[in-house]
Amino acid sequence: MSAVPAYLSGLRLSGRRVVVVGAGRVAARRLGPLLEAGALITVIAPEATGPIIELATSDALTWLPRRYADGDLDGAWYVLVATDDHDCNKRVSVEAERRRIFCVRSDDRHAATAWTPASGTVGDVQLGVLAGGDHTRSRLLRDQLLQQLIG
Ligand SMILES: C[C@@]1(CC(=O)O)c2cc3[nH]c(cc4nc(cc5[nH]c(cc(n2)[C@H]1CCC(=O)O)[C@@](C)(CC(=O)O)[C@@H]5CCC(=O)O)C(CC(=O)O)=C4CCC(=O)O)c(CCC(=O)O)c3CC(=O)O
Ligand SMILES: NC(=O)C1=CN([C@@H]2O[C@H](COP(=O)(O)OP(=O)(O)OC[C@H]3O[C@@H](n4cnc5c(N)ncnc54)[C@H](O)[C@@H]3O)[C@@H](O)[C@H]2O)C=CC1
Repeated sequence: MSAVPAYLSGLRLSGRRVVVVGAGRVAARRLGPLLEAGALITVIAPEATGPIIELATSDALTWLPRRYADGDLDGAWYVLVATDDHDCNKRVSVEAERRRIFCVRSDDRHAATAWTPASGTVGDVQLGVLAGGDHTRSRLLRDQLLQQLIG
């Protein structure tokens, strides 16, 4: 896995714009914690899963039902790209890098400037585990740590 460790940080995204490109299974999994953090979310994707469409209908987020286009990262503090189109993922992460916006690139951990930890919450404690890009390991450790915290 990665030889250089990531720098752990807790992003306080309340009221800040976050752009999510792609609205499939991976994007859906990550939207919950972003919404809980109060981020102002714009989702861009021609097709979205049912739960994402419902969130858009209830104005919890904005869904732009189209492909990613230049300029879509305007005003974003954080970007998450999770499409099944490798070229699109690359375009988004290159644009984010140019604009110095941290970007989770879901199909290529080496090209990403941010990684999503395996996370959990116990009361007012938030737990996040990174394992150098090894999501299987971070998930397992998160589950074990949560068990210990719950007692
Ligand atoms: C680097 C990172 C960057 C990032 O995406 O943020 C990354 C990268 C990649 N994941 C891939 C695949 C899968 N990842 C999962 C699951 C999780 N992945 C998560 C985090 C991270 N994944 C970051 C590392 C953090 C760390 O250090 O541990 C978790 C912890 C957090 C979350 O997603 O919320 C979450 C568990 C959540 C939970 O259980 O709660 C599953 C299982 C599933 O989806 O059901 C699969 C499919 C099965 C398989 O392939 O094994 C691929 C190949 C994609 C391809 O084939 O194209 C890449 C690309 C690459 O490794 O280069
Ligand atoms: N990091 C992680 O945890 C994981 C990453 N992956 C990677 O993430 C990718 C996405 O996985 P899923 O969510 O399961 O895919 P999915 O097929 O459920 O969803 C893909 C989404 O991308 C959208 N899309 C396609 N082209 C687009 C474009 N040009 N502009 C904007 N949106 C576009 C589609 O409309 C759809 O909403 C996979 O191809 C894989 O490479 C997969 C599993 C876990």
